[in-house]
Amino acid sequence: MLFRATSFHLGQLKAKLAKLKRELLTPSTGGGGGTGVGFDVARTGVASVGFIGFPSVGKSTLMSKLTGTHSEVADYEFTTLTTVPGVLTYKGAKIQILDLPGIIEKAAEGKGRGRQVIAVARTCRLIFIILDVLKPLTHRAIIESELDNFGIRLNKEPPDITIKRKEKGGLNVMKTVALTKISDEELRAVFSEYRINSADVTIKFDATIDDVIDVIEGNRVYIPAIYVLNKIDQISIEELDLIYRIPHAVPVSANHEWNFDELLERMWTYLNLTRVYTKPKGRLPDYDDPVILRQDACTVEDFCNHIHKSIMKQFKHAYVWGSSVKHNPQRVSRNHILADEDVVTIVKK
Ligand SMILES: Nc1nc2c(ncn2[C@@H]2O[C@H](COP(=O)(O)OP(=O)(O)OP(=O)(O)O)[C@@H](O)[C@H]2O)c(=O)[nH]1
Ligand SMILES: [K+]
Ligand SMILES: [Mg+2]
Repeated sequence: MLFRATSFHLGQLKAKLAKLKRELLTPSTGGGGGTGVGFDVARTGVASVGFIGFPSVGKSTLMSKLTGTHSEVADYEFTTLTTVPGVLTYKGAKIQILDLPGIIEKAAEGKGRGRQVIAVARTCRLIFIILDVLKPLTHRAIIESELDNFGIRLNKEPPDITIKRKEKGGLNVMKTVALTKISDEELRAVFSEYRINSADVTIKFDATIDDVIDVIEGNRVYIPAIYVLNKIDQISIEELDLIYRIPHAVPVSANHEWNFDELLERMWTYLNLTRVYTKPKGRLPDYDDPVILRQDACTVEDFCNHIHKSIMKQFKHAYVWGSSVKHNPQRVSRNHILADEDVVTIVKK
């Protein structure tokens, strides 16, 4: 007899699959995956960019050209066997670049050094997925699925779903929009598979069941990614036209240093950093040496702590010029959120 999966069964299976994949995130002893030696690299700069790609797509070539740091380049696969760090300075910000060994299919399960490589990627602010334009574009899907298996979600916001578990009261699902991609049975199946019998669930967007599972599982990371399409010196102008339409993609030639300007500008946009200039009282702002803050920590207090830990003890208020304020200058308190290229004067007690 033909068996057709109901949405209850589908939900249940998806939850079971997610639980199975979780085991990948907990490194087991034994099995493949190498020793991890050399993967603990000192972090410098305000943010790290990790290079992920199949072997010989040109990761080390690109990293060497961008940073001036030597990383072995050769025409055989797995030339790079460990993390090779370099630093580049862009708009006054020191960005760490991590050249990594190539990964292959089933990397997340420990093939090659895949597990260590992806573990490094999980800690990066931005991922460059390097692709060879001469190779099939299916490589992109393989890499994405390997990262996905490791709980990395690319170019995606964390799902706007909250789940408050309770002792009793059953499952209460609040939807602020119509859910077109999830059925009630599927939701029930997932929560029952996770043995969550009572909870207040709020879903604030047209989520998929995978989004719900991600929130229940909880250990996901949401990282922006740029697809760096390398070796464009080997293709035709017509082909170049086509690949330019791929979202989040930047075509380059690492060998010839083509289109690095666009790549760096895109990197800057995706890193979403905030430059803040210091203006000592009665003097001109120091435009050469901005304080670089991350978007998730760019209050006046973050700015002060960045200059010196002791400043906040004497902090009275600050004056700000720039797009974060209505009047120039405007007096603000420690909680004020700064914007890119603001100028700040700190007034002490
Ligand atoms: N035609 C062309 N070849 C390139 C380009 N960039 C890199 N290559 C060549 O591609 C080969 C592999 O380059 P690598 O930089 O070693 O590649 P990788 O991704 O670091 O390789 P693994 O470390 O082995 O994973 C070398 O022969 C490079 O010269 C490019 O822009 N154009
Ligand atoms: K290589
Ligand atoms: Mg390499």
